[in-house]
Amino acid sequence: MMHNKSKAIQDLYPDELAHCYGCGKNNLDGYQLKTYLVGDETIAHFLPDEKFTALPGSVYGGLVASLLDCHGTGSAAAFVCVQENINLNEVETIPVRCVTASLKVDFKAPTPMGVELKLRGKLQSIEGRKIWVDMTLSADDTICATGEILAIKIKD
Ligand SMILES: CCCCCCCCCC(=O)SCCNC(=O)CCNC(=O)[C@H](O)C(C)(C)COP(=O)(O)OP(=O)(O)OC[C@H]1O[C@@H](n2cnc3c(N)ncnc32)[C@H](O)[C@@H]1OP(=O)(O)O
Repeated sequence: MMHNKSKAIQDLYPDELAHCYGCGKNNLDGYQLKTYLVGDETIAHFLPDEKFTALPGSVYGGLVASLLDCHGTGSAAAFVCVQENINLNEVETIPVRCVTASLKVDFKAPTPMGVELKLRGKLQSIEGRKIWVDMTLSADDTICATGEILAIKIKD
């Protein structure tokens, strides 16, 4: 799905920091999740294939958690860029990379297979190198999981 409001955050990570299985553009075997800044929130989409099955017809929770993980670190990087007045459409790379210190996931409803999942992120707060982001993962109009991440901006 295309968004015209920003480049994907993960496509702006420097090459040497872009091998993450969940979101690295340089990991051809990975999920290559793409997080976009749209207004004051972040959006990503992912369509799981059937190898990620938990019970037949539903998606494995570990995948749900890893999507929230990578959307969370990407969202954190985007919100730091906003705070630092970095326009994501005017740069080739961003000088910001965040890693997960803590991730909380609440599974609210079974995540159905065969539906494009939508992830949304909202900034909760930034305090120095610590960024908290609240997230949802939805299928159609149902919130299947919520997440809260504490991401840490890695040192220069
Ligand atoms: C450098 C290579 C980068 C590669 C990028 C690829 C990332 C791909 C995305 C991921 O999937 S990340 C994978 C899962 N995460 C990890 O493997 C991270 C493992 N943990 C660490 O490497 C370090 O603990 C971490 C970088 C997160 C923090 O270490 P630092 O030495 O940079 O910072 P520090 O320990 O001083 O913590 C900074 C602040 O965060 C707080 N903090 C850290 N971990 C916390 C935690 N778990 N819960 C609550 N607070 C936490 C800590 O108390 C402190 O607060 P204050 O500044 O107020 O004192």
